[in-house]
Amino acid sequence: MTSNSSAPLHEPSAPAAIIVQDLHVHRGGMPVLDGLSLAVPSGLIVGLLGPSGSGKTTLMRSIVGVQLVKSGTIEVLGRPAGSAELRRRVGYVTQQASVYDDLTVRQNLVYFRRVLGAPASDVARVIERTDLGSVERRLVGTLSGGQRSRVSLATALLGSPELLVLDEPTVGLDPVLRVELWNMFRTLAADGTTLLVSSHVMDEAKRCDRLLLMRDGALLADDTVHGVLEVTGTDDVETAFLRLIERGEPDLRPRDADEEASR
Ligand SMILES: Nc1ncnc2c1ncn2[C@@H]1O[C@H](COP(=O)(O)OP(=O)(O)OP(=O)(O)O)[C@@H](O)[C@H]1O
Repeated sequence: MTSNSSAPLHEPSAPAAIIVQDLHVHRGGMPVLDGLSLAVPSGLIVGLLGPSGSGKTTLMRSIVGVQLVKSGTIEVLGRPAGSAELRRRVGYVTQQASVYDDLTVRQNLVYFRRVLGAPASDVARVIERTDLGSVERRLVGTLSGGQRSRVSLATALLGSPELLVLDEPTVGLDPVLRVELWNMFRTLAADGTTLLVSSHVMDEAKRCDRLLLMRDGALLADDTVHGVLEVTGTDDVETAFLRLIERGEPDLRPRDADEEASR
């Protein structure tokens, strides 16, 4: 496993919504993240990409404060990860839809709104935003996979979180639904929400503002899509990822703001 605790990070212009420093996490007695450092700039869609088992979920769990960490620091929206006050400021969607099958869409949202203490008007707002109006009175257990994913996303939007952490939100969705979901992410980012979105589908990378490419619990790249393609001399992220693996060294050269702006 490569440790990149001392690797310098690029200097994106936006302030950081998430700052991870020298993070060590063990799971099942084995190191999963071994000295990981990164920053997620505010108001952008940042893609967390990497093969299965590379540590994406573990990193996301650490960021939302539900993962026991061995050492290191994680600051989220200026507070330590897991702080009580972040509960409404951070939305988290896990890989398995965490909604109740035996309740309707609306009943789920009413329940989670109460738990969160979000305004009553939020239920209608998130139903509209996730385009669930036509199925709001259906039991979640009777919905399609894509509709269920949107219900999970709707629960995460309650309370208007500033940061959304979405673990493989498009897995199992058909291409049309995927595009719809990515369009929704773009709208949220345009409204100022920061989105950290994991995927192992490399073609989704192009929809992100920045990419974190992970392998074996370490970062291979932390860059814009254009930057990743440029440093690897390729025109698709999958090949870029393979080239970075071949090189064996993370590409985390610091770039100054002018260089970043000219790319
Ligand atoms: N509950 C657990 N107990 C022990 N080891 C675990 C546990 N969950 C994950 N791991 C291990 O931690 C490592 C990272 O897993 P993680 O789920 O973070 O990867 P991932 O990149 O999110 O994978 P995927 O894309 O398949 O979801 C893997 O080696 C995995 O086997």
